[in-house]
Amino acid sequence: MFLELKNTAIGYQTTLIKEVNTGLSLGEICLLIGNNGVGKTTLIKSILNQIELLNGEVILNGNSTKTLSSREMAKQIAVVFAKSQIPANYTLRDLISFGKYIHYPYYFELSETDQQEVEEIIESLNLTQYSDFQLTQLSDGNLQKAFIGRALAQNSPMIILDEPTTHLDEENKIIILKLLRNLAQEHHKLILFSSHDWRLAKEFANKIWLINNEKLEAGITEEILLKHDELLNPNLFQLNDGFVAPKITAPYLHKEMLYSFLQKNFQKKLSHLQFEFKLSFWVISNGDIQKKCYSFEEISAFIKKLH
Ligand SMILES: Nc1ncnc2c1ncn2[C@@H]1O[C@H](COP(=O)(O)OP(=O)(O)OP(=O)(O)O)[C@@H](O)[C@H]1O
Repeated sequence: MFLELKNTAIGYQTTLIKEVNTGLSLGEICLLIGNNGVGKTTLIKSILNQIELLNGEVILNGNSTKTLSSREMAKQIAVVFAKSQIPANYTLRDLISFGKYIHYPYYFELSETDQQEVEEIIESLNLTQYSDFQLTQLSDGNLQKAFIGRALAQNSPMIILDEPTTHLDEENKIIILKLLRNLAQEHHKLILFSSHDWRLAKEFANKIWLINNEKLEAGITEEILLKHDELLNPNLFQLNDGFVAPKITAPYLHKEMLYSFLQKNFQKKLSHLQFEFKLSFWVISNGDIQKKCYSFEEISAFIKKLH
């Protein structure tokens, strides 16, 4: 395994994540997920040796991170933080070139091959027209992509990204995700990224690290999602406190739409009802009574009649 956590506990004065024993291999994409404040960023900083571990160790490519200098660390892991400081008076091309400098003993003009690689990265990120822009002139999304570009230029076996898609619109999200997937699949890079969006996991990550109750649960994406209904359950977005959901059996989108319709329109417990989607209609069961409904309007009328 390229990255191993052995009895690793992390936190500050108090523990955020209790002892973890897990690891990741080259070629894998892992989503780090968990509610605000559970310690995702702290875990990333702990892996990078920027925060002292409370217990255990982090092994990177066979070496304890405690023994690695920051330059040695940078050769193994490239990082993109959600909030990065913007170096003043540099262009986008400069920023991406910085990724290459960890491979030079001191400031030196980039070799032609490296310069060419920087241009290729700029192009792959659709940033060519902004190459000579000052960083301060870039939109949040393009700045985010520029930092990702710097990480790519670093050419390290592992890339860690803290909420990489935050500022990106759908088109750019896909550009970045495809690029990262290609890096994992074709170039065997290990990618660890944090996000609040489990949909990304389903489409994109083969592993999940879920932080919950001070524990880190690691596993294959689909297995973790199956075990943790709360990650998929639209209950997370519920505003209506009086509402208790019925049992809904339907493909995801239909389930989500029915749920959203019911919780907006009925401030009551519907747990005694069962809804099943049958391609062109819904079957609602209330004990022994069953009712076919062909529209949400019919569903609404039926529930109103029941109560
Ligand atoms: N330097 C610090 N000293 C002490 N506590 C800290 C420090 N930095 C962060 N914390 C606390 O540690 C907890 C975890 O913070 P962290 O930023 O790692 O969470 P997160 O899961 O990344 O959250 P989010 O999803 O909101 O980005 C928070 O309660 C935070 O206030």
